[in-house]
Amino acid sequence: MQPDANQRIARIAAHLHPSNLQMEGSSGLRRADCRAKGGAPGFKVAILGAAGGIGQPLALLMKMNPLVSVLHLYDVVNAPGVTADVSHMDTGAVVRGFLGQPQLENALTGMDLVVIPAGVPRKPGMTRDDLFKINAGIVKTLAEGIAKCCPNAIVNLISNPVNSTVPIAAEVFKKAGTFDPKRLLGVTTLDVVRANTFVAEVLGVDPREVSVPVVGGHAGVTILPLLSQVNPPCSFTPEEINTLTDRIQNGGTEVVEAKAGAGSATLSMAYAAAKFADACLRGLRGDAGIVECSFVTSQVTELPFFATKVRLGRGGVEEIFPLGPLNEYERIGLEKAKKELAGSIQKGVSFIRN
Ligand SMILES: NC(=O)C1=CN([C@@H]2O[C@H](COP(=O)(O)OP(=O)(O)OC[C@H]3O[C@@H](n4cnc5c(N)ncnc54)[C@H](O)[C@@H]3O)[C@@H](O)[C@H]2O)C=CC1
Ligand SMILES: O=C([O-])CC(=O)C(=O)O
Repeated sequence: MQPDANQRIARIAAHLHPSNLQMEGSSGLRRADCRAKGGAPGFKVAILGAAGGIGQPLALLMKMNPLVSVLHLYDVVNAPGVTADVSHMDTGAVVRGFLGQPQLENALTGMDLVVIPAGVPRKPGMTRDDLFKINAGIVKTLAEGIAKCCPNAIVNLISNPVNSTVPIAAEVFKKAGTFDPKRLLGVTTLDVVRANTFVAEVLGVDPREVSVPVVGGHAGVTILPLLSQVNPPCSFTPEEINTLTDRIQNGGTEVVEAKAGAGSATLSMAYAAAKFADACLRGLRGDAGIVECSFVTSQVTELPFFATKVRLGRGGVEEIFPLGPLNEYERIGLEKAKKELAGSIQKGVSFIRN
């Protein structure tokens, strides 16, 4: 049934509020729910840190994703502006903004997928671990909110240092009694995206035709590209292997230095995060054969967390693939990666336990 003229005018007037923020009990919330009901079926997705360098383009890309019916944009600053802006896109998802800690619970309630790019980025000269001091606390707070308000949501964790923030979130969920290892995924897609790009450059082919598994973690030597397992199969000279491995491991630093103090990768990261979130949503929908690399709870090595290829499905991580055959160069790289990863994981665990 068509809404009558008064209802239509009220709807348009409500939209004139610049923030389009959804306060509890406001007509805005009822309006958005009403549209959500009338709109296409899909998943409810929240972005925490949505006003940031990654968050904004990620919000844009998720608003374009036809699998998303409701998009919640949460940040401690500027959420109203980003929400008003993105909400004008003529795509299906209903967009709601949430500003500051008092609105975190509303932002999270009912979500199927929560993507977290909240936290400070690197400046030249810093390691990802230098971000631990600030980002560990941010991730802890957000994970506590998820445990309380949407314990069954899939979580895509982007905030650095991923090698420690994923263990932090896991410990928070364990403490709350909600931990499901299949639903907590550290986002390492940017390493794969870079590896595909750099390998394609060397091979002189379209990067969309290349698939490079990248395992381990998401910092320096813990980023381990398996160049012996590139698809389609190909071979490299020892010099190419050294150069490619080094560039993939230091891709983040390459961007941090080029931005010269203005932050780290945001656009390529938003692309990678949107790609990974889409894979998670397709898995949730029940699509078959969705395989991505991700830093997850794992028994592939003796470490409690490790990035490998995983198969995504209705429950999140449905299957974790083994490393496959490694050459001597990769075996040495694996030992270095594990050594550093062990410390970073322990640091995250201790942050919550001690
Ligand atoms: N996993 C990966 O491959 C990558 C991870 N990153 C990491 O992503 C994070 C974000 O990077 P950018 O977007 O460039 O930083 P940014 O500083 O541009 O944005 C971060 C956003 O988080 C928000 N924020 C801070 N505290 C918050 C809280 N308690 N709750 C909600 N939001 C909060 C800020 O207000 C800001 O809008 C950094 O830690 C960075 O190192 C960056 C690139 C790649
Ligand atoms: O390098 C950084 O700090 C941001 C990041 O994780 C990446 O670009 O891979």
